[in-house]
Order: sequence, then structure tokens, then C-alpha cells
Amino acid sequence: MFLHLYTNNVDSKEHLAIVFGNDIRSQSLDAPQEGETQMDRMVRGAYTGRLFPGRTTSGMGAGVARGREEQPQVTEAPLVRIHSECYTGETAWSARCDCGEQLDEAARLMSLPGNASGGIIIYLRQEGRGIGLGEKLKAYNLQDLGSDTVEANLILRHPADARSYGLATAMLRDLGQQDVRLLTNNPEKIRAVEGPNREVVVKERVAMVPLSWKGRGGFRSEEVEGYLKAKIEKMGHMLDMGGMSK
Ligand SMILES: Nc1nc2c(ncn2[C@@H]2O[C@H](COP(=O)(O)OP(=O)(O)OP(=O)(O)O)[C@@H](O)[C@H]2O)c(=O)[nH]1
Repeated sequence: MFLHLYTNNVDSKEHLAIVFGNDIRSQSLDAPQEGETQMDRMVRGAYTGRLFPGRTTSGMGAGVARGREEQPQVTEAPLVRIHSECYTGETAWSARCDCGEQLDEAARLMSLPGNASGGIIIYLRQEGRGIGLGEKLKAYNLQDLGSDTVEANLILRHPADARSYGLATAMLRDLGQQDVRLLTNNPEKIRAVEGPNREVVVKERVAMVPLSWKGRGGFRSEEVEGYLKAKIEKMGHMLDMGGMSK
């Protein structure tokens, strides 16, 4: 498993890839940099296998456990989750959305022993569906005043969803992936990440069903149900409303 932080020339933010398994590598991370030592490479994350006290080389050599060569050949596309930043959901476990739960569940599925193809969480810094935290908090107040999540964005003169996924497409290509199994219910996310020339191909969509709908923990709240209802009814999310409280 490794983490790789991407900078870019589209926005001033750092976007993160969390990579599960030993077979997925990043071209930009692994590329040699002029004048760097083996220690430099290990410190900046350009190594294979695991670090341990006394390791002297970033590549696979004697004494470096679990190399690529020892892994079974993987033929299935990796699981991918494209996650958008949600400060309230991930840090405060706000009852208004299921973002924290989705991030945890994606990581859990990717690290299951039966998942030989590994996984990638692309963590995009697109807080509040791209409108930013301050505007999302205003949207919350509008929701308390009776609007749903889409209406609240529109009242604030934002699009219903202001996100883009070009950076996710580029990150997946850097990670050597064309075919992916995408964890999402959002049809727009699938279209957008594939890119105009299908640089990435969603071979399979894997549904993200709220854990509480499956009787596997999670939480229920009036707000989160309203949030999911607006996604289904207004944004075409592929979720069966039958799972909601009656
Ligand atoms: N504007 C706005 N953004 C919200 C609200 N609640 C959560 N978000 C943001 O919605 C984003 C989470 O969306 P995702 O988890 O990617 O979900 P999705 O694209 O809708 O669909 P899935 O992939 O099916 O989960 C994060 O950026 C959250 O900050 C809200 O009430 N208003």
C-alpha cells in the first residue's frame, strides 16, 4: 500500500491517491529524479515492498519482502473509488451525509484478502461537491430552512454539482490503469472519469449501498435520507429507494 500526493496545473490543491496492493505503481512517483540517492527515493515514497530499519535500497533486492515478482498475475481490473473531500462527514461524522462511511467502506473492500486486484482511492479536494466548505455550510442552513441539497446549491448560485473528474482520469492513467471497477452510484461520475476519449474504461460499476440499508451498521438520520433521496430523484443516482426508512 502507498500514498501519493499529486500536484497539478489545473488548481492549486494537492489530490491524494491511496493505493492498495503491491501491483499498482505510479509512473510519476517511480520516475528517477536527478541526483537523488536511494535514501531520497525511500523518503519520498519511491520504493517497492516495505520499509524497515536498515533498508538501503529503494528497489527490490535481497532481503526486501514481498516483491512484485512473487505476486500472482492479476487479470481483474482494480476497485476504484473517487472520493470528494467532505470535512464535515469525514472528521465530524456529520449526520447529513454518508461520506465518512463511504470512505471507510471503500478502503475495507479494497483490503479484503479475496481482492487480488488491489484498489485505488482517488481523494479529490472538491469539498461540498466543488463549492467549498463555506458555501456548503450555507447550503446546510438553507436545507434546515426547507430546501433539498440540490435546491440549496442553486439558491446560492452554484451548479447542483460543481465537480470535475479530469484529474482523477489523469491520476488513474499515471497509476497505469485503463480498466477499472468503479465504486459509485453516480452516473455522471462514470461518464466524467472515462473522459472524452475513454482514457479510462469503467468495466464494472460496483454499487455503494448505505450500510444501514444492508443491516450492517452505519447510521440513519432524517438528513442523510433527504441527502440520498435528492441524489436519487434529482441526480439520477443508481440506488433503490426501497432501502430507506418508510
Ligand atoms: N453542496 C453540498 N455538498 C455536499 C452536501 N453533503 C455532502 N456534500 C459533498 O458531496 C461530496 C460527496 O459526494 P460523493 O461521496 O463523491 O458522492 P457522489 O458523487 O454524489 O456519489 P457516489 O459516488 O455514489 O457516492 C463531498 O464533496 C461532500 O462534501 C450538501 O448538502 N451540499
